[in-house]
Amino acid sequence: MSEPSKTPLLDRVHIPADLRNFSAEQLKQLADELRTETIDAVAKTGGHLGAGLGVVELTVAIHAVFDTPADRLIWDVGHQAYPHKILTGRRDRIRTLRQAGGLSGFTKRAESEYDPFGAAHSSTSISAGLGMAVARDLKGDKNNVICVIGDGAMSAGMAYEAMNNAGARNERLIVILNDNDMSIAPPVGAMSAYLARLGSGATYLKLRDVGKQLTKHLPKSWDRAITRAVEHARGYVMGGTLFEEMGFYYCGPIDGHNLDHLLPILRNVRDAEIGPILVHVVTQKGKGYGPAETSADKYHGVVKFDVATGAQAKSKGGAPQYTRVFADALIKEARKDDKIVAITAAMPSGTGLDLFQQEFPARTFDVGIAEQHAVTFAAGLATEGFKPFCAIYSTFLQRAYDQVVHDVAIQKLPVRFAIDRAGLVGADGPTHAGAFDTAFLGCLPNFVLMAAADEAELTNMVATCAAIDDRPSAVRYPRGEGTGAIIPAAAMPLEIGKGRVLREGHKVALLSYGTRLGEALKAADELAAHGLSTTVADARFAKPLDLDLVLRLAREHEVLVTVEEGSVGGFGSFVMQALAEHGAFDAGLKFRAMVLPDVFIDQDTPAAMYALAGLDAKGIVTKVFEALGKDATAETVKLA
Ligand SMILES: Cc1ncc(C[n+]2csc(CCOP(=O)(O)OP(=O)(O)O)c2C)c(N)n1
Ligand SMILES: CC(=O)[C@@H](O)[C@H](O)COP(=O)(O)O
Ligand SMILES: [Mg+2]
Repeated sequence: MSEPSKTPLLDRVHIPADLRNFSAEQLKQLADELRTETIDAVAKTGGHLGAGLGVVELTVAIHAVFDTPADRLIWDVGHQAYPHKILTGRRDRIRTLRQAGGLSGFTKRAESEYDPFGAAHSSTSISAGLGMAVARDLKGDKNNVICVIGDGAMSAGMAYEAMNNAGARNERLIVILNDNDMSIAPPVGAMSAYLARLGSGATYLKLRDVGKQLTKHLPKSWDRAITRAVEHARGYVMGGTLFEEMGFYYCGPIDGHNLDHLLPILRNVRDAEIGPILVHVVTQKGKGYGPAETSADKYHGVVKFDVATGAQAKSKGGAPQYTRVFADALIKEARKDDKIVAITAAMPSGTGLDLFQQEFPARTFDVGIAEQHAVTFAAGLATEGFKPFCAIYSTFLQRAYDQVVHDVAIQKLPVRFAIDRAGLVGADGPTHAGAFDTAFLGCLPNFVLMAAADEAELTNMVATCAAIDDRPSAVRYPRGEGTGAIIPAAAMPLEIGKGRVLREGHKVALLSYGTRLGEALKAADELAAHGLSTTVADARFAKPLDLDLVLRLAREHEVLVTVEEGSVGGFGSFVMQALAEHGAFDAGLKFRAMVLPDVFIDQDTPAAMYALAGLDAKGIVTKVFEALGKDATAETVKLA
């Protein structure tokens, strides 16, 4: 006799249409079951838990009230969309989350018709939603468009650009602000304080209450009119909400866990012929799971864990994380130089600046999810003689490219960029890959670009950035653990534009940039076993290039191969450009630049992704054989 299901109602829901005839009481039970399922699934896969737990009731209410997928539902960032995925035909695959061949950890168009827009980088939902709403109007369609955006994501400028445009158009668009009072980091900036004031304003609440009492017994049409009048009255009393000033009808704040509130209000909003409307819901990140509710980060991002205790799987405790090595190195530099300051865009723990902040609270700045502002804010600091370290993941730095060019590079300001998550990141997949920073920074005049091959190199490169005070500089390093290299007690700035040779040979030269060096050394061993004497060098700098080293390697070897954790247009391209300009190809040099393939690689472990990209030792050996015209087959390339 099999155990009775823990989720009898959820078992009946394969797509949202299956829940639309549920009563309010059944929807409440469904929400509880959905929360249980979400916790159980993420305990097995790891991933983003807190955000999804905070929107369980909201997810149920939205799919109950709106006719998804005809009504377009866009989740900002998308890390909170696991409950949404479970309700929209993907419960059977939810335990493949963020694994090779499995579900994405974010919304993804290719994955489901219920994901009308892919996400992962924050604050895009209102822009995309406005686009869909305008398209609907142009087509003469009638569907709703709903954007769910968090308070953190609401701190990015792009959200305001979109609201400004939507408000000016009086577009029929629904924005649900999911205000859980913090993102990964405690709330930053005036917005969070403003939202709190709105939520607790006694005048506001009294007005709302008056409004509610008044409208309780009126026909629905009056309800809307009265609601509007109350909003206006409140607006005058409170000087109008920011959202109303931007042309939105504001509704809230309401309890985002109370289906008795959510359902009628969302129905009203659905049926309103007006827009744009912003519904402000207040939720609790990690809601309904004790270990998440009591944890400082609300279990924002977790590894596999034990449901009963919340205890997360311990890492096997190898070499230190690169992020930690960076933080320790920067702290040591800052102890010597009080002009060093550090900036993060809402990722203090991800970048390690939470550690820096513990020692230097007045010299640490978390600007919210605002990378563009972070870069130009750092530029401003640099104009006044400070030494700003802007710690931004490679992928998120993409958002601030014009600020890097226009405000930093052209003005040759000594902003230092600590580019974490460089290269492939694993479970977060293509949206978070740090594939392009070498390409998009290396083409900028005045920049110094470095890539750390290990944690010792990273330590010295942080010191090098600290010492470069006449132009911008950047050091890139990957997500995850180092190699176990001995970290120097006293960091030494490197000679700018100089690489290093780790092994001398005379037939093949492997020139690595970044942490592919380990694979290059393994490849050299394999090549030597085939009688191919191989030099291995670490470029250290993509800009300025070590021209002497590059030209020597080209002159003294039959084959020169570069390898990097980045796209075409980066280090290998810079080397190719230099070789071409110096006629190094004229004598028949066999040159290959090994880069990431011209595709977005779906999630897997980083090692598996690099193997797929051909950027492991086996791929390097194969590339050398191909350059030599030898047939590199499985038996000739013995590497695992
Ligand atoms: C452009 C960008 N910068 C940084 C991040 C990293 N990030 C992911 S979720 C998150 C916090 C989002 O906060 P909020 O919108 O309030 O969502 P919550 O996690 O609270 O549900 C951040 C900073 C990102 N996804 N995109
Ligand atoms: C959702 C989001 O963008 C962040 O939470 C990101 O997933 C963090 O990445 P790391 O796990 O590499 O810090
Ligand atoms: Mg939040």
